[in-house]
Amino acid sequence: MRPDDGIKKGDPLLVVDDISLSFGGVKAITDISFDILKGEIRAIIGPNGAGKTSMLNVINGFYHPQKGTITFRGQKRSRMRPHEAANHGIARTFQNIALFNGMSVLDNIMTGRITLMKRNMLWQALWRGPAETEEIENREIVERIIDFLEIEYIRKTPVGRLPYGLQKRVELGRALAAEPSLLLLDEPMAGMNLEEKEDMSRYILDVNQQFGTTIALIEHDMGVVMDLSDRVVVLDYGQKIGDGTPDAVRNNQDVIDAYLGVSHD
Ligand SMILES: Nc1ncnc2c1ncn2[C@@H]1O[C@H](COP(=O)(O)OP(=O)(O)OP(=O)(O)O)[C@@H](O)[C@H]1O
Repeated sequence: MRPDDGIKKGDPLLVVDDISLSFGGVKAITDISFDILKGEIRAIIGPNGAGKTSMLNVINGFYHPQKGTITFRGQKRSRMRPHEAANHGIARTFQNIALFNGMSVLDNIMTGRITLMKRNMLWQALWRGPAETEEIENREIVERIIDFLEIEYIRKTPVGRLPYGLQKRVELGRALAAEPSLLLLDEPMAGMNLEEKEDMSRYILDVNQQFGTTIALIEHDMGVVMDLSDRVVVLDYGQKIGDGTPDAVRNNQDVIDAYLGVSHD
């Protein structure tokens, strides 16, 4: 289990402060600030190319912003490496599924435990006892996740043989195996049919409510966003144009204009 960070429910878990990110001449993110409170579901929305995935990549250390800071669990940084973000309790899923197709569901979810494993390969080779105990503990946690996601019947199936909706669920399972303090979901419902979307929404809500996991998600389906999220931040052309409850954002004229494609000049 992760050590308690002493942050109370409703206090900021992550603070993004004045972040800017460019790729050559392309400004992906400009002067963006927002926070994510412990225990909430926070959506990041915006039209295509608005900078949403870039923002997630900054939060988990894939991209290093030219300006600004990120404070996570009270520690302020201008940049972080992906393995540091993972070690500090940030897990994520990807827009395009990134699982090991030839490996079983169980083994894929086990890979989510890697950052939490105390005994490394050398230790395992030298001294099997403690490593075996750890393996059993990891296995128990993974089995609980498999139960929670109701995927017992496919636990031995290679992931590549599963339909898309189930692969997305396995990817969620792998992220949960890291026992994250902050779970980042990049378009968790993309490409799903209505029933799969309803299932995934229920799992996301259950993760949040049963495990108390703080969640930030990018999602294009507005119905899903408005139903699931406590607060929404809206990006457009790399800038923040809205931030608030689903109702506040829905009635924000800048947001309405951005989605209708109203010109900025
Ligand atoms: N690695 C990269 N190299 C160059 N430009 C990039 C890179 N990643 C993103 N961009 C550019 O940054 C801008 C923001 O892209 P980003 O993918 O973050 O948007 P998005 O809101 O996630 O879009 P979508 O909803 O289509 O996934 C775009 O103009 C994009 O072309």
